[in-house]
Amino acid sequence: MTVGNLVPGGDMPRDEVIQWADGFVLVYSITDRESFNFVKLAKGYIMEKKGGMSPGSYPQILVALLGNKGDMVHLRQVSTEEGDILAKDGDCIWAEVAAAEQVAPVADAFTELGRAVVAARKKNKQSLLDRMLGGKSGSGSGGSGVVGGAGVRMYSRGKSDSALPKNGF
Ligand SMILES: Nc1nc2c(ncn2[C@@H]2O[C@H](COP(=O)(O)OP(=O)(O)OP(=O)(O)O)[C@@H](O)[C@H]2O)c(=O)[nH]1
Repeated sequence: MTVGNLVPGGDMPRDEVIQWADGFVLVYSITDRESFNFVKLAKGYIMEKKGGMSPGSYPQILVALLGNKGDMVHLRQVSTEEGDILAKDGDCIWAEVAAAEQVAPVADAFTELGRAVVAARKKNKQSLLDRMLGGKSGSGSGGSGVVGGAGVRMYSRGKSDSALPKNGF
């Protein structure tokens, strides 16, 4: 898996980066609205660019949104709902984490992103096979089969795995 990384407050990624990356991990701080605004812009930018680069296959890029500093709730500037809504709008993996306190939920998000990339690749390969065989390859599973791990939510076509805990840390 190739993961592109963005620094909040920095420039948007170059086209080459968007082209080679299979997925992006976008991290904002729940205590810093500016970082959330940047991530929002970056997500839109990446998805738009990626859509333009792969006509007919939008959204090809997979994004994990992480709201960091989840331990600093007293300084919260970005609500869980806002993160949740942003994630739903684009089938993103989403979790609030506290990297300084617990690494496991961060690792879970990377794992989920990796799984989603593998599932998307499989699906793309299968749909190519289906097209070549005129839809007779016998797959037709439909879903990606990706299930969110503890504290990580994975959205697929607007549906949420809402059975998962609201905050996983
Ligand atoms: N309380 C808390 N502090 C954190 C957490 N994650 C990172 N930090 C702290 O936030 C500060 C910035 O962390 P960096 O790893 O430098 O992250 P960065 O993206 O370069 O952040 P900036 O320097 O603010 O742009 C450091 O003092 C970290 O210890 C967290 O989950 N909780």
